[in-house]
Amino acid sequence: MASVASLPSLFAAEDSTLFKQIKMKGVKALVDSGITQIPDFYIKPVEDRALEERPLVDDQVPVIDFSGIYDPVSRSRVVKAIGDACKEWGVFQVINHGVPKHVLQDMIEVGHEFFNLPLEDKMSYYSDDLSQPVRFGTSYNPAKETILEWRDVLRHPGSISPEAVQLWPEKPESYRENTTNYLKGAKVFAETLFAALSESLGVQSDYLQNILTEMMFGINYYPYCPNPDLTLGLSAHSDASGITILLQDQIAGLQVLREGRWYLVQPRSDAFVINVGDQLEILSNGRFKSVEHRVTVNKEKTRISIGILCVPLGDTRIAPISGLIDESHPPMYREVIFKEYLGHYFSKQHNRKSSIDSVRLKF
Ligand SMILES: O=C(O)CCC(=O)C(=O)O
Ligand SMILES: [Fe+2]
Repeated sequence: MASVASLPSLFAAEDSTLFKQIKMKGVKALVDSGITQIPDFYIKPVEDRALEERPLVDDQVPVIDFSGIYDPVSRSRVVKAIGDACKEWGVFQVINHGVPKHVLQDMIEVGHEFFNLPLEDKMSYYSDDLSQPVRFGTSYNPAKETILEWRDVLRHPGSISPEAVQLWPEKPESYRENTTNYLKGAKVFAETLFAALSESLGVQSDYLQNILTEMMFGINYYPYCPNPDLTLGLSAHSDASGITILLQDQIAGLQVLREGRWYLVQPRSDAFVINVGDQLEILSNGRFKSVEHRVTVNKEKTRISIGILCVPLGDTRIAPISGLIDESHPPMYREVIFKEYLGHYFSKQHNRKSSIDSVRLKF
């Protein structure tokens, strides 16, 4: 097993609370301290590692060209492709989404700059309380984990109102400007996507837009790792959101589960990755499936991804849409208030689809 005996000063040997230290300072600080082996508390059980079943290298996750969405003739074809992908995969990539490439690149760049700030700057946003709206943290839910995830994270609300923006990090200098530009573009795209998803479900086109009114923004930072096969950036989970809009950089790492097999989501600098989250699985009465996914890490390269969780307000009641229930399609999930769902989701470590399983009706 790996040992931490030779860690230099940031995590001094006499510090018997290394685990506690890393749970605050994060995995980048650990890597920057010069480790050559990962500590034991990053080593995943063999059955959870990505080593055993290498994902297919071929890109088989659907890639959907969004440009046809504005053309009345091709719109129905794009809507159908989106609906099919949500049913069969719970994930797809979107190209020609309308957000300029330089806006995406600037977002990734400023994400790197944020995590490269001195630790003190990042620590001013530190919290281990997942419900804190603005938060620098590490792993997924360190207060509940015995084995950590190889990731640091910055989270904050995705609203670009002046009151919200002033809660965001002030450093690096271009953080607020780049993130505002990114979120502005992503919001226009999200509204068009929600309309397409609503149409695909056969409900009025503003149906999902009226439910998924909030955006939670996050930057995931996965430093290079001396023993990538022993750990994971994120363990298998589905997202608690309605929809997640993800931008990944050029480093492969995101894998999705479909019919018992893991597939790589091939990095494409021009694409958004769209995940169906648990709330959309419930609303669609199981017609759309939230996708189980995980992230692997890399020996040489640091990976970054930008996530927007499109979510309801906390008090929103989420239940299968009544138009999707009939004699042959009985409700598959009980009604749940979104903040209670999140309470369950945040009360544990990542555990596959256990939160949605807790609201599934048994027959
Ligand atoms: O980094 C990725 O590609 C995925 C991130 C993710 O799954 C999450 O933030 O929930
Ligand atoms: Fe996720």
